[in-house]
Amino acid sequence: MKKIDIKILDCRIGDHFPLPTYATIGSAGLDLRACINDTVVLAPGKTTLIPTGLAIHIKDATLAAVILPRSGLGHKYGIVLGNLVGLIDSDYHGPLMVSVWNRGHDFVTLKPGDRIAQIVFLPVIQAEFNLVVSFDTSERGERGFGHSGLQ
Ligand SMILES: O=c1ccn([C@H]2C[C@H](O)[C@@H](COP(=O)(O)OP(=O)(O)OP(=O)(O)O)O2)c(=O)[nH]1
Ligand SMILES: [Mg+2]
Repeated sequence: MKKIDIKILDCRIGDHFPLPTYATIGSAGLDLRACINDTVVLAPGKTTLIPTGLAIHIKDATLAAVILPRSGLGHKYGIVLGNLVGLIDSDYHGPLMVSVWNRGHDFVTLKPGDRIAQIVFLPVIQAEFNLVVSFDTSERGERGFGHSGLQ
């Protein structure tokens, strides 16, 4: 298991709210909690930035983290992310924030400590561009955007 430096920015973490942990042996994501003082009521269509009370510093440029919606919240309540996916750079060590978007049709209440999103650590390859005037031939070539049909 890879060690990632984490800082607690809100003293309720580790006390009232547990540090993020994998729910099962096979979990890919760690749930992030809304580290808010009061309930937040999010009107349909609105987006708000919610602190997690945590900061991480990945440090290793071959890794990044992504913040993803929780399936249940997204599917049942329309609670997804204002940025669709949050990307956490390996050299970022500021507060971990979650942009919460109510894309549903009903008001949604977020309570302090609610698990609002999940974070996943992923390998990253940094690419260096090799400037060319023509590409090698390939099976697909320039065909894309549904060229192969539906069935
Ligand atoms: O959901 C998110 C997305 C990003 N970040 C932090 C970590 C990330 O490393 C930094 C910058 O994110 P990004 O590069 O996606 O945003 P930007 O709009 O390009 O900002 P910048 O100009 O600071 O790179 O913001 C979060 O805390 N939560
Ligand atoms: Mg950026």
